[in-house]
Amino acid sequence: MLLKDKVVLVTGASQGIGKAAAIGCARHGADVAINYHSDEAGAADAVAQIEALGRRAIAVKGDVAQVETATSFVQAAVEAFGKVDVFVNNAGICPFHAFLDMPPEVMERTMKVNLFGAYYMVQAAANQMVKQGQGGAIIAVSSISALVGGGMQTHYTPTKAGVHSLMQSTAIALGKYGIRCNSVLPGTIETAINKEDLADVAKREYMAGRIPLGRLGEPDDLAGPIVFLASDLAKYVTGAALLVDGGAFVNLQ
Ligand SMILES: NC(=O)C1=CN([C@@H]2O[C@H](COP(=O)(O)OP(=O)(O)OC[C@H]3O[C@@H](n4cnc5c(N)ncnc54)[C@H](OP(=O)(O)O)[C@@H]3O)[C@@H](O)[C@H]2O)C=CC1
Ligand SMILES: C[C@H](O)[C@@H]1OC(=O)[C@H](O)[C@@H]1O
Repeated sequence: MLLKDKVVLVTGASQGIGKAAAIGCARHGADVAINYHSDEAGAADAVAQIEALGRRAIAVKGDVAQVETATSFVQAAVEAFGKVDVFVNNAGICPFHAFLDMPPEVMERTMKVNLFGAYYMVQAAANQMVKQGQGGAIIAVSSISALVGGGMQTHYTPTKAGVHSLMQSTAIALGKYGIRCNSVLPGTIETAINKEDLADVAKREYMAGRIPLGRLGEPDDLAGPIVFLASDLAKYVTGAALLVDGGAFVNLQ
């Protein structure tokens, strides 16, 4: 039990990586507040799975692109559980699109959800942790795409580099409060975000073929690294970025 009686908040936890992270934290003894945007059934299922593990859970609907969602999510968690120990910034979108004719609204929505949303959420969680005076852990779900490009992701990869950079800067800003800030950098994990993209058999085989461990990732592959960074096992780790990509990044030849 690495997170016994900790309170963990996870954004975008109605499905995919966020849901796996929320359940993974509950498995290690945490009570969990999840944020979601539209998937009511997925959010209810996450809550049910956490409660089945004997832990408490709430689901709070909200669009992270709206500034006020951040403070209302943190407030709802504090009302339910009394504190915030760990914050996982996960919510994100990746609407694949070519560069030369990128619609401004797609570009701006991606920035607002992935980067602005992360900024305000992390700020709200950090303010609560500072008020409590007991430190805390913040983990951002960045991406291998913070380090390498994607021709159909020119609006997305800068947000992931931005989130990675945000954790480096907040590690400095919040270190004096005992708040650690780190990011995980997933490779290609099979979720709804890339279902359409990976439906192309040639693309899927190409992506899987780049991975030394021989398979695409599953959401649960992120749960362990997130629990680790959230826990006291990582008590001297801050400003770090952990690739969770089956070795894809280092595979040049
Ligand atoms: N899958 C992959 O290969 C990789 C994913 N990532 C990152 O992981 C994170 C999770 O992605 P993944 O699990 O794959 O994707 P999914 O599409 O499976 O899940 C995305 C989650 O984010 C939520 N979400 C989307 N928009 C908003 C919003 N505006 N406000 C609040 N919640 C929102 C969704 O809520 P709802 O369903 O309720 O609308 C859902 O819970 C993203 O930040 C992504 O960039 C990073 C590297 C690789
Ligand atoms: C959605 C993509 O499949 C996924 O997102 C990322 O951040 C990874 O780099 C993959 O491209």
